[in-house]
Amino acid sequence: MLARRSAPKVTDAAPDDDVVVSLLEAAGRVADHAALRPWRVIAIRGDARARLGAALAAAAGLDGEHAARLSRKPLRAPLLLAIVAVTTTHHKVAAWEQEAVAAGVAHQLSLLLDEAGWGVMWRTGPHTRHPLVAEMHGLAPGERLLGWLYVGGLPAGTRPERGLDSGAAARFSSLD
Ligand SMILES: Cc1cc2nc3c(=O)[nH]c(=O)nc-3n(C[C@H](O)[C@H](O)[C@H](O)COP(=O)(O)O)c2cc1C
Repeated sequence: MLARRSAPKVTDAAPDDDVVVSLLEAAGRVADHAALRPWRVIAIRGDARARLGAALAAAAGLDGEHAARLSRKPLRAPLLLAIVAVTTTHHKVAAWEQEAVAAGVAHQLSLLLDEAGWGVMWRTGPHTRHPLVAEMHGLAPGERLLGWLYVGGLPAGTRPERGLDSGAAARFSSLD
């Protein structure tokens, strides 16, 4: 965990769906109030990345070169894993608790992919929750995107040690 780094640039290599599902099986073991399993993951590869790019550009209301630039963003990695919080109304478990579970799964998955040697970077953007973007993913009511893990191969020689520490001591206090 101390060595984890995000990888802004990745190669065209990518884990297949079986690998992703096996890592997700472990990532999905997060603490989960009432065991709602309030998450799902959608793999976006190939032309689906271009459809996501078009949805982002339409959501932004852009056209011309600006639209083209935004719509190329999902092409930065061969595999995007869309993280979906699947929230339901529950008498004990508020929606924010359910989103916390989905975010936990995404963080664990990102760590596992990193440990397995893949390059990963969690990305969002101002249009992540736009209806056109939801429609492109086929989301149902109550399903909300938490962004995408951009996944690919690590370019040779890019395994730097983590630069900044997380400042844990300054973020820790105790009450007696
Ligand atoms: C929910 C979430 C959304 C993020 N969205 C973006 C993003 O859209 N663009 C970006 O450059 N970094 C984004 N980041 C941050 C990167 O994933 C990464 O953590 C950051 O660049 C720091 O690098 P490090 O993880 O190696 O410390 C996001 C992180 C999280 C948890």
